Amino acid sequence: RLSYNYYSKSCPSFDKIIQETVTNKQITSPSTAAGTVRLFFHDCLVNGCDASILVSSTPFNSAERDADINLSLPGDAFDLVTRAKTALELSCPNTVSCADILAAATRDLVTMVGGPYYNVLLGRKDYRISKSSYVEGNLPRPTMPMSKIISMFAAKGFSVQEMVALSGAHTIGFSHCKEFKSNLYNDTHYNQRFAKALQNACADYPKNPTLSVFNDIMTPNKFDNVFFDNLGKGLGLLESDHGLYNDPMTNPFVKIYAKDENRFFKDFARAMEKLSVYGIKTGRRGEIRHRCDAIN
Ligand code: HEM
Ligand SMILES: [Ca+2]
Ligand SMILES: [Ca+2]
Repeated sequence: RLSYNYYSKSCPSFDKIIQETVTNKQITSPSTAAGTVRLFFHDCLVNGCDASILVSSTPFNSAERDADINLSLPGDAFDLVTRAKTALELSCPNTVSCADILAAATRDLVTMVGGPYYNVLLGRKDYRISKSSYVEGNLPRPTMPMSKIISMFAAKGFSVQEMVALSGAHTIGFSHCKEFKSNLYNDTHYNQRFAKALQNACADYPKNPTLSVFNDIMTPNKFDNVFFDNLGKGLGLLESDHGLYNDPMTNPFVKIYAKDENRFFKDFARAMEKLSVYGIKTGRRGEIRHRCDAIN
């Protein structure tokens, strides 16, 4: 059974340890927040929020995190979970799941960079399976048509509005050049000066595949609604971001969120609460991992 105070008896310092770990990590590595939000999203959409994304591959198993779409997930996000787990194992051994750590840390990071606070139910167990072959078809790609992205979320019970609100996470963080490079030359949805600037920023990309650009060029480190305002000005980065503005199904929500940050925060918070319990495992369907990167 899930509850908001699941660890109040078994690990009373849970909230404090997560909060402290998050604060220290985010201050020393400011890209942690965006990386962790994406890590959590990629965990949840593939078979639920069950920490399956955290497992490392072995000679006998190619794990989720080695699926091509997950290779760009930053080490800092994994490191954050490891640090929190280490601290929690000292205070309350064998008690806190990696899935709960990731869910709570994500919430704290969103709040820390300016986004809304929301409640996270606790009591998830960690899944005993993680396979790279499960990933395909469960995560959206920027080259997918909006209708495909919509149906992918719908298949998991998320409405168009919830999908648009969740996509507002692109108000922080960055994307590697390869994720948007191909459509810069002939896509008329881009502001022309912006497209030129992106071409310059990515010019060396074939030699340097680590080159990347902020998702929200205006306020890249602040969780706000500026991402939605950018879209109407041709300042979206990914093709799918432009799609949110150009598709008649999603455009009304983009416009609402661009105008009304409170509304965006409310809808994002509610959608994140819903995402946070998607496909979770309780009881004997999962375990409390000793290490977040290995099944017990
Ligand atoms: C709607 C379809 C979506 C598509 C096609 C998409 C695609 C992408 C891509 C290609 C990147 C760049 C990754 C890189 O180059 O390292 C990215 C980054 C990011 N995505 Fe999404 N995404 C979507 C929705 C979401 C949702 C729902 C969330 C969270 C709730 C999210 C959170 C993020 C974050 C925070 C980053 C920045 C990561 C970082 O800075 O390390 N995305 N996304
Ligand atoms: Ca998962
Ligand atoms: Ca922003």
